[in-house]
Amino acid sequence: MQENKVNNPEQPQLERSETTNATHERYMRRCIDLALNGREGAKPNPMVGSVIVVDGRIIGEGYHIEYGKAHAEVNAFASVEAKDEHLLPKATLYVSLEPCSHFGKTPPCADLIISKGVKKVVVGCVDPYSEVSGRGIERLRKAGIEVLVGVLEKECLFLNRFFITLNTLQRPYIILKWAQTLDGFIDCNGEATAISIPFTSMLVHKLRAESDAILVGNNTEKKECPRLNVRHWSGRDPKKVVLSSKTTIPELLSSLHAENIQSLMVEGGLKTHNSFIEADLWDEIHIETAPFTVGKGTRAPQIPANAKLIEHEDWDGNQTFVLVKESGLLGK
Ligand SMILES: NC(=O)C1=CN([C@@H]2O[C@H](COP(=O)(O)OP(=O)(O)OC[C@H]3O[C@@H](n4cnc5c(N)ncnc54)[C@H](OP(=O)(O)O)[C@@H]3O)[C@@H](O)[C@H]2O)C=CC1
Ligand SMILES: Nc1c(N[C@@H]2O[C@H](COP(=O)(O)O)[C@@H](O)[C@H]2O)[nH]c(=O)[nH]c1=O
Ligand SMILES: [Zn+2]
Repeated sequence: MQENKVNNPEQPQLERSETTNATHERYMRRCIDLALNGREGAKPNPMVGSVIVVDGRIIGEGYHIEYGKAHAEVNAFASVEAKDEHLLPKATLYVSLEPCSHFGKTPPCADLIISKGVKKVVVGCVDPYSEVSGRGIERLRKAGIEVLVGVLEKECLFLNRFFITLNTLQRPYIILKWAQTLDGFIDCNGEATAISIPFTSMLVHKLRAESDAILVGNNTEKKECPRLNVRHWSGRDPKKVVLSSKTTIPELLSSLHAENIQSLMVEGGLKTHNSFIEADLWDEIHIETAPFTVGKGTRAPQIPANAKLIEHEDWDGNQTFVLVKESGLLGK
């Protein structure tokens, strides 16, 4: 007969009071999922999610819904039912981004957390925003709250890569995007050609909706007069920018930074992509490949050596690839 391991006194007992890493990650993942609901509304603020946990039960959760309105932690506390309020001194609050410590559009979340008297706070990543940048964590610790930092840190940084890039590199997050034929051309003998299928066009428009600005080179502008708007998805149209020899890329990026533009989608053509690649001014590359050949045309750009593939999908024969910079802020 099999030994009953559960009641075997020789077996080490699982320490119930110590929360494991996997448990922390489970709640942090929930914070990230919640945060993503703020994709449209939170801008230009970062997306943030928060959950409040007592003895393995979520008693409150929230996210930053709208710019200028309540932060994730405020909404999480507001969702706690009156009957559970007395549990807060035993609670762990999870939050995907360091709680704020400054008076912005709303009062500091660090102060709210202290006044609510939770036992522990688990933070996904430090907020690089200069007004916060470690001060929120410091304030919680000074108040005697145990703070654990860096659970699913990479994922939490990736979630707010646009906001973080603007605040650390003083330029928008740059996504290069092109569509190419199977034999590696971005047009057909110099003429614009449809490479995407309806489904992948929809994905392109989704990416446009998520970008604050969109850029093409002067040749593409003159040849195609592209609309570069959001027609096959819902959301805001990005600001259209044309790159020409009237300006340089660094000048353009600093003027976009001054306008608080957090993300720039570059749609080509070849000379434009190559300029960004040669200057190492890119963070992410999206490539679509169609299953047909054209024989001649404008060559697709060379993928830079420091690009790392993170996503590959097949959509009825058209393939999409997402790459990030290996040595970049987030590609490590
Ligand atoms: N399949 C796809 O995804 C796409 C395909 N295309 C295709 O690509 C072709 C055009 O590509 P290509 O001929 O390479 O031209 P581009 O569209 O890249 O435009 C090149 C022009 O952009 C300006 N420019 C580029 N780099 C810089 C820089 N570093 N500083 C300042 N200005 C700069 C210059 O403008 P100036 O004239 O002022 O010197 C340059 O002549 C078209 O046939 C188009 O249909 C275009 C986009 C996407
Ligand atoms: N032909 C092609 C692309 N071409 C890009 O889209 C621009 C046109 O945008 P719009 O005027 O809004 O339709 C064009 O200037 C070029 O940058 N993109 C793709 O994803 N797939 C395609 O097959
Ligand atoms: Zn806050």
